[in-house]
Amino acid sequence: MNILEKITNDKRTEVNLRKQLIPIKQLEQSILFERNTISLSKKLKASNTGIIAEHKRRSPSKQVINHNLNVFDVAKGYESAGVCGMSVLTDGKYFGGSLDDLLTARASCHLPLLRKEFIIDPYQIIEAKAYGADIILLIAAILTNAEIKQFSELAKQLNLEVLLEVHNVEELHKSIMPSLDMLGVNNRNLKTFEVSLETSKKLSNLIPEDFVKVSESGISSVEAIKQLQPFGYKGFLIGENFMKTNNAGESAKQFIENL
Ligand SMILES: O=P(O)(O)OC[C@@H](O)[C@@H](O)c1c[nH]c2ccccc12
Repeated sequence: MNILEKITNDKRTEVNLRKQLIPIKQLEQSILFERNTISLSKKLKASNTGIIAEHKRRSPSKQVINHNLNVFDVAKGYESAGVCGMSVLTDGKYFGGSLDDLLTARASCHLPLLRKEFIIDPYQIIEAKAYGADIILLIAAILTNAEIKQFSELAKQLNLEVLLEVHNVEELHKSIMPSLDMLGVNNRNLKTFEVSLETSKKLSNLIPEDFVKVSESGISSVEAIKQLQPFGYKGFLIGENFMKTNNAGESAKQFIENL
């Protein structure tokens, strides 16, 4: 079993437990459930930097990144750095995140917030809305075409935007549909953890113009962004490069100043 299969198996177990603890009806009564969401795709289109900064404590590929920062400071720091949006890892077992991190980020800033999660069940999309997200991530590698359609349409009904993540041509072809807002190319292979910016370059011209293009993972320099912009990328998802420092917000600020 590869790591992605392991993560999704565990996720199914986790979601089934969560459903028993907090029924959907209860999530729908969260104060955050009825709120105006903030568009990330619009911000990216209007920006000439396009940074989406991530809160990530650890990962299966890097083990520990940083356990000493708190979400409150990180969210505030990213916001004053001038990022376009923030991504919050909510997976606990493999990334050390939680829905509480998302809630804290929501309370700390007015940035568009992406729930970074392995979504395999509509329940998690209701959760995303109830805990303060504006955007959900859907990962093509773990979903069928029918699931991508069902999940993205549910997200749209809830006024959430959808970032669909692909890593190769097959995933891209099976995923293109009008209910998506942004198409993310993950430079990291989630099965082997190999990272290459070439992945974004190779897939860029296969992504229809109507989607905002986002390049994800392994971005650690301004030069990388300069290389990707001519391929039409408007969004750049950066985690480790900011989170490995002792002040993620400050590090994002300096990065953006050099762009
Ligand atoms: O820390 P990096 O290399 O800058 O990567 C951030 C982000 O792209 C990465 O965390 C990510 C991209 N897609 C994912 C799917 C699940 C978990 C994590 C991810």
